[in-house]
Amino acid sequence: MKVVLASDHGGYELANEIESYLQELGVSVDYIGCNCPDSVDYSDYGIPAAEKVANQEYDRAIVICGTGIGMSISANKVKGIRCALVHDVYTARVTREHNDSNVLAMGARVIGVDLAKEIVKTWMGSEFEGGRHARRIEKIAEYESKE
Ligand SMILES: O=C(CO)[C@H](O)[C@H](O)[C@H](O)COP(=O)(O)O
Repeated sequence: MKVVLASDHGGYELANEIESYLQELGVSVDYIGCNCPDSVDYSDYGIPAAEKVANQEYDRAIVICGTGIGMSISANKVKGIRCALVHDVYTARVTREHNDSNVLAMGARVIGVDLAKEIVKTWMGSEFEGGRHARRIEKIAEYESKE
């Protein structure tokens, strides 16, 4: 499993923690910025991270900004991306099981480091259930393919 990690300035410190945590878990992770806590635009990092998943360079992405909202909106503009904005462990699991989410967005101004790590661990370790859920995401893909 290869993960690409991105953040804006609002998510910079948490992204550093999550990068180390993923390495502890034995996950291959590449951080693509931002590279310092100076103000940047989340879309400059969230869109490239999502594109790297859409083009299969990476299996999944984790994107972090202040609220997670800017990153999730940006990532979900990329065709084939199902980005879930998650701030609790329950939805971390269910978005993998039901939505087959391939990008996880979190807000560093919303949750603390320990909960973010729990969310990452749960999201990384949960599997898509398929079945009725596959039908539902196929309908989203069909809609995308009309654009
Ligand atoms: O997109 C966001 C808000 O929905 C993110 O939280 C950004 O990190 C935030 O907008 C950045 O705000 P700042 O005042 O420029 O630090």
